[in-house]
Amino acid sequence: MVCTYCQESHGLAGADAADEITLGRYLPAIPLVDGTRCEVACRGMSLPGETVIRYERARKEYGDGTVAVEGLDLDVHAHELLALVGPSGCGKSTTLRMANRLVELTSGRLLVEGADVADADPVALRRRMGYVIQNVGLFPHRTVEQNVATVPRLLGWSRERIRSRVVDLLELVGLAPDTYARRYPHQLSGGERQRVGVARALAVDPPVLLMDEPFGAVDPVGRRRLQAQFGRIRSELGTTVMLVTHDVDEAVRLGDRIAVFSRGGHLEQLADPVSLLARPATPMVADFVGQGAAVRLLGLGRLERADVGAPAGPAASGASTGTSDGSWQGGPVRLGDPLDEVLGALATSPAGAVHVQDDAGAVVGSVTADALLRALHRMADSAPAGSPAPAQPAVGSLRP
Ligand SMILES: Nc1ncnc2c1ncn2[C@@H]1O[C@H](COP(=O)(O)OP(=O)(O)OP(=O)(O)O)[C@@H](O)[C@H]1O
Repeated sequence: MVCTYCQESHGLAGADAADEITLGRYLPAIPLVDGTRCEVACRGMSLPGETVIRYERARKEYGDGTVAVEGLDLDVHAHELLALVGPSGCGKSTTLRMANRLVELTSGRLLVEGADVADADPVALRRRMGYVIQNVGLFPHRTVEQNVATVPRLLGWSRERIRSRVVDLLELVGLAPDTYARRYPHQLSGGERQRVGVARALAVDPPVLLMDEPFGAVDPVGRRRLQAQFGRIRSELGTTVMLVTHDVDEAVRLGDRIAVFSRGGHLEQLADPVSLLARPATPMVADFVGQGAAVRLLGLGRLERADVGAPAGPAASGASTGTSDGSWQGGPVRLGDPLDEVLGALATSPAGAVHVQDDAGAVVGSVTADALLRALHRMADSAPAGSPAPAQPAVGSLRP
């Protein structure tokens, strides 16, 4: 079978090809009228950069007259993770839930893969979109295995196929199947329940995943681990994700783009994380991401050779940390290390500088706090053109 979009042949033929399609790797609810897009390069029906979900003047007024979202225009691109952030009550969840018709638009349009959701069967629509919420909503009287198998069973998959899919998914989210498959939700920690929620949402490999505070109930350390794991899973699967979160750090860590909302579902800024942190478009955004924006930016940057100064102090011997006088005990760090780790090493160096090594372990120079400032400004200056001018430059106050 040759993919009609990328023209690659992926060796699928006859029954295998049909099986791949029914596996849900192609959007099962969309007839393959214009041929089939391959899973490898053209997952689902959308190529990277194409619009998967489009809000056009979307408006939601609830029955009591509350206007949660007013005239929202927003595109979600294939394969991206778009994080929605903003103060409580600004319309993030309403926006998310419009996409799978848990909330119906009052006016405007919402298109998924170019088709108006108002014309879609809500049940079929929801099977194509995984949905993960804070308290997961697992079925309490069903085991982990049965919970994860919910949609595959509805789709009539065979028992063996369901079993093997469940095992794959539990391994994917880091829950050993032998230990967890037969447990009930009340026998799991909060973090384990959230993992099951993610596994269940991924069960039929949906091209779109809607997540509303998915890691909200997990402690900060577990949350960080889950975020890292989820980031890895997502890049493996290429799923398009809309993620609602209160946590700007989570948005910055996971998001390809971040949408900052203010009250009434008003879109204040839509930008990649570096642009958002370095060039907040409005005072509201600056205020929202402001505290700690520079430190968050550091977490997104890597130490480059241009940041490194001449070796100073006892460098020649500096393949290891520290010397007898203790003056170089921070570090060493390596080229390519995240800048927040470099900051951590600097913080523990009484000399105010740490040695930098290349991949082979040779000392190539040293860095100081000034180098970090230069790196911050390099990142801010390289934020893609087109970001609105800064209302209040996040790193401006750090200029030497
Ligand atoms: N069913 C409802 N009936 C009436 N008003 C509602 C309903 N659901 C939400 N709202 C209101 O709509 C507005 C937006 O709510 P929404 O839940 O979308 O915001 P949010 O940004 O997700 O909030 P949070 O961050 O607190 O979860 C709020 O003023 C909320 O009170």
